[in-house]
Amino acid sequence: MANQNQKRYPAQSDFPDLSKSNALLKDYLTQDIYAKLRDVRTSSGFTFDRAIQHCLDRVTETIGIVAGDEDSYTVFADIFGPVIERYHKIVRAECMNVTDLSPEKITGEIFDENYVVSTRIRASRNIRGFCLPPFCCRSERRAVERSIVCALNSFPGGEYHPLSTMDDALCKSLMSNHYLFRTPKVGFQLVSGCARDWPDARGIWYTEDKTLIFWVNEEDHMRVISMQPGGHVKEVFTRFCNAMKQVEQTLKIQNHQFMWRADLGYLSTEPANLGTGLRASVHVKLPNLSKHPRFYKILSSLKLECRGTAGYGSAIKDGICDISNSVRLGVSEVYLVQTWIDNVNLLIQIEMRLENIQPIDDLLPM
Ligand SMILES: Nc1ncnc2c1ncn2[C@@H]1O[C@H](COP(=O)(O)OP(=O)(O)OP(=O)(O)O)[C@@H](O)[C@H]1O
Repeated sequence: MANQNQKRYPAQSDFPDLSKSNALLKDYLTQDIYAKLRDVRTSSGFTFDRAIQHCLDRVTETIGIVAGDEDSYTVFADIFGPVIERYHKIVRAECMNVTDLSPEKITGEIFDENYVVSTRIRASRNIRGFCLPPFCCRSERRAVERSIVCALNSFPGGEYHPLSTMDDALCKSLMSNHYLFRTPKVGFQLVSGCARDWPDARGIWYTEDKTLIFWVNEEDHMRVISMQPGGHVKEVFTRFCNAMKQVEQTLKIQNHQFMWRADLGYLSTEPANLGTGLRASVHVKLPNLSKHPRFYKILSSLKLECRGTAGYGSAIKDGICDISNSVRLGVSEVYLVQTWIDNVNLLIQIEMRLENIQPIDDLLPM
């Protein structure tokens, strides 16, 4: 077995082949940086090669690097720093991460339900002291599950369902109704290491009406999800804020705290989920706009992203899009959700104009 003191070939000869990748990593990983990072380890032993392995195995990755533990963001900062700035469109030195879970500050109670089919707000959280899913060992993963389930026992009206004992019919129905994450047969979870030992210590907690959901040990230790049919965004955000505050408090009783840093906010496996960790999405009917040649340019200038309604990587079907904020870092939850509400309303306005074959130029952000 190789040990850390073993003499290795110069780092240039091990430089990874990223020629087929379009990931952001490719723009910043130089031979010099690789030489500097190849042989260092985080406090729990995570290496740079592990952090970028999924990018070599899967050419469709957008970012190309994951964290295996909290320390990864410090030890591999030469790469994480520029990649995070570019993805989140921020300057890290100026970045302040302030949590604001005050739903009463939001204006705009409800989206036009002629267009919005359903509304969902989720955020990722990870518990300090444990490795992240790409690198945690089985006992850590089980300890994370126990702590989260214990915290959730204080929530009324819901129940935890471990994946390992869930019957197939329930599992399929939860997935097809968009409540449960997919079984990793291909894709990011598998190649990043998050799916080791699947389905051990993974599960879902949900209320009977499935408007409040917690995912355990998928891509992050925990995902908090508030969702419901229709467009009542204030209800969805209020439920999200209350759940987030309550779970943090109940974990504190067990002496746990979330991984957090002033410059990066809540830490996550993927740099895309840093900051608030929050993705607010609507399934919204945009049959005209989604076919417009300027659609993706409009989204990008509004810092929005579009997915298909079957989740990340799926295609738009029947003109129904999943529209969400693409940036999560350097702004508060209230600011982020308010900006997203305003921008979704703008997209709906543009869609109405296109329906009536009216010009849209005066509505466009650029
Ligand atoms: N507004 C929404 N209404 C109903 N279902 C939704 C909504 N937004 C997302 N979903 C569903 O949630 C599930 C998970 O979606 P998806 O994997 O794209 O995003 P995520 O959970 O935010 O995580 P990640 O960004 O890490 O992929 C999918 O089944 C998707 O259809």
